[in-house]
Amino acid sequence: MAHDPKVRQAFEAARRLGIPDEETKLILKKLLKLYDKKWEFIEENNYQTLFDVYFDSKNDKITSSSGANNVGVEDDPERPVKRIHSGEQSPKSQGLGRISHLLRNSGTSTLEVPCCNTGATGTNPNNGQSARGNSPENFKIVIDIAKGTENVEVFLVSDDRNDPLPRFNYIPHNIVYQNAHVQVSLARIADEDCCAGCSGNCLSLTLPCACARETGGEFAYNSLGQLKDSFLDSCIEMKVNPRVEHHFYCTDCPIERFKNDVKPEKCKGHLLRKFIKECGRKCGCHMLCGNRIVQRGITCNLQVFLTKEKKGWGVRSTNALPKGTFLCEYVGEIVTNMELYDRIMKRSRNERHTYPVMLDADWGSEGVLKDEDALCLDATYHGNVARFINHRCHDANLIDIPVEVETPDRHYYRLAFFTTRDIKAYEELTWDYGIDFSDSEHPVKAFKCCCRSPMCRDT
Ligand SMILES: C[S@@+](CC[C@H](N)C(=O)[O-])C[C@H]1O[C@@H](n2cnc3c(N)ncnc32)[C@H](O)[C@@H]1O
Repeated sequence: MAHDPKVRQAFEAARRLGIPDEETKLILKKLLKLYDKKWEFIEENNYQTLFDVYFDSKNDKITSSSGANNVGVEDDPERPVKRIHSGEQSPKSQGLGRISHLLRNSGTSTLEVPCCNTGATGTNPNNGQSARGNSPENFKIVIDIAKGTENVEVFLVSDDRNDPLPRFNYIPHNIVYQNAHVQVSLARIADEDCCAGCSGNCLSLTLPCACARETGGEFAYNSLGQLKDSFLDSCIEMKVNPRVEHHFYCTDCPIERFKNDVKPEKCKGHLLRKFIKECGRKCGCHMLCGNRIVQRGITCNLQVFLTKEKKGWGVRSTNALPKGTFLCEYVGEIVTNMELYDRIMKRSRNERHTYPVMLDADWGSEGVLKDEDALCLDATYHGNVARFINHRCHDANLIDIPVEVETPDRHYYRLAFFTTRDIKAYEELTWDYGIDFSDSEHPVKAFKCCCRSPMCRDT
């Protein structure tokens, strides 16, 4: 692990964009030489120069057949392209200064590189550090469950127990099942709700851009791509200790309608959520703008492993993660509540399901919500790594936060997981599903909770 915090932070920022450590190392060496070890030039604009060099060299590699002067970047035009927005766009330098030519053939200096686990077998290196719930163990890397669809591999690791992985289809982005009403169109994104006049990195502006207005007038992210403490802490507070004013009540609640269409009961209330609004395709900023984190996808090295408690498979990161780090989205089929209800009725009692997520963070502003607008994400048959994240009551180390990316109608949004505190490598990642274990009428039957939290609600 790199001891110099500047080096470590540069690696972490680059990893969040899917830039491999070995390439960051090469570029950093050359930039440090070029800038006479003046880190301020490298750190400026959230490491923009480092990223420019990387992506310029990628572009050069794609467009030029010679490649003789390349800064050591391997042939892999896929990654930066895949990183972007459902895979449709490739990053382009937008007047941010191409300096990669200055770096070619400049010398090297020594740097320590953070370790990362890429081998086919491994041992938990957290030896003696006691990541809660996980003693050191030997494990074998079996497969990339993401099948190459993510920026990084998501490894399934096995130990000597032979539990089969549930059958499901890995998808990196949400997909409409059938009746869900999700309309992503440019015409629905008002000009005043995007920052067409921006360029480069919106985070370096003195005043927040139009997109930040929706996130309470400031950016949710800091220059390292992590959630700002103030934003994160208020999200945690609203989820963990919700007050009366943190709830809203629909006039005609879709959930109650599903339970009893003829005589629905009064809405039991939904938790108010803070949204993050990220810049989108109508904005003028660069794809590497600091207000585009979730849309760039997973950058942490995640593993799916068999838990020691009776929780089945779980998720962990092979690297330590600072508080506020984006981990992954909850991805699944976008289904209407009606469709979900039908599925639940048809499921066999013994079928282990993932916990469906209700996209109800903005139902209060809609008046009467139409059935096709009351949506859930179901990751049981089609989903991403998040379908393996287990539940923990109250003090989970992840929080789910709604994110608007080109979806101003907030009955559909993306749901992103961020770390609620610093996390050690190989510690199990958990989130609070928000289950009321005493609600025997809930259509999704709760499991016997084995979270071992001192504040476990299933007592
Ligand atoms: C979203 S899935 C998580 C992945 C699951 N462990 C697996 O092996 O596929 C949710 C299911 O995991 C199990 N689970 C999650 N958290 C649990 C907990 N705290 N205690 C017991 N079982 C849990 C339950 O079976 C639950 O229905």
